[in-house]
Amino acid sequence: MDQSSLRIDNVSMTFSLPGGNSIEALKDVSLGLSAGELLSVLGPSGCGKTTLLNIIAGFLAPTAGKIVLNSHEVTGPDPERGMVFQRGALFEWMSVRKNVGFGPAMKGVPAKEIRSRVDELLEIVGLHEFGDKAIYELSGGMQQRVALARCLANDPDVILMDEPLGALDALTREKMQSLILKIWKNTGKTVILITHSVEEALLLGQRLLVMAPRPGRIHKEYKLPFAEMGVNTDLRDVKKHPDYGKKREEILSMIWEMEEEIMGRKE
Ligand SMILES: Nc1ncnc2c1ncn2[C@@H]1O[C@H](COP(=O)(O)OP(=O)(O)OP(=O)(O)O)[C@@H](O)[C@H]1O
Repeated sequence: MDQSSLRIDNVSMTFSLPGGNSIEALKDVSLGLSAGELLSVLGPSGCGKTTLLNIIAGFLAPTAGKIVLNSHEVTGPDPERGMVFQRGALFEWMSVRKNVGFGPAMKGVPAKEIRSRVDELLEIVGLHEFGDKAIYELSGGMQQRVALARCLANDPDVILMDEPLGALDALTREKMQSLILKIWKNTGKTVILITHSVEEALLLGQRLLVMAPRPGRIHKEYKLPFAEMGVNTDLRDVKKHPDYGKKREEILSMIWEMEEEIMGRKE
């Protein structure tokens, strides 16, 4: 594996609960990602997706194992790992420009340099005419474009996304999926994206991880061609690929079975 790789090394996370009980949110999760890979993560509620992302982000320390990025161990948050949340992580009262330029401004990058970087990023995410608007004036889709641009402004090695499109309507979501693919291809960033949508995980995962709960673990991994296809092709056409439908059914049944088990309807 190359230098700029991400390694999840036997990571376990046990949460202690009041009353002496505990939850194994993750058990012995191991995975390696090369620079520039795009990974989507799916799984029933409670299988540890967000916990895993938070550990990679450095917001949580695992109870066992470690995360290694570019040959050093992750011990806390760092701009080398950027996060895009479902919503609510922007500064509502600030302009789009101020939000996107926030990271570089904190680092003391000169104003002129920030301005040109922000212009470039707003162009990439299709918001060049909205730089002076306040966040609360924008639609949900536009706000997620700002969140993406703000993350890119820090030039992270790894972009972590927790259900970034979960709050958007279907059409906006589809446009954003295309945008994420373009950004991934053009920037060469490593991207990890959590989603509850099987379709989205198929389209936005060069590699797709299905996780299982109790304890949270990797259940199955797929290597898929659809993300590469979607960079230059309409996503609706990608969905017509016969393999796409097959994989969709397979994964839906897999997750359905896990959920049945969780609900105790299956022996
Ligand atoms: N801070 C915490 N304290 C106690 N238990 C926690 C904590 N955070 C997560 N858990 C538990 O760990 C397990 C995994 O949670 P996590 O949020 O990572 O799952 P998820 O797959 O992201 O779920 P969802 O799809 O519903 O967002 C769940 O059983 C959850 O209740």
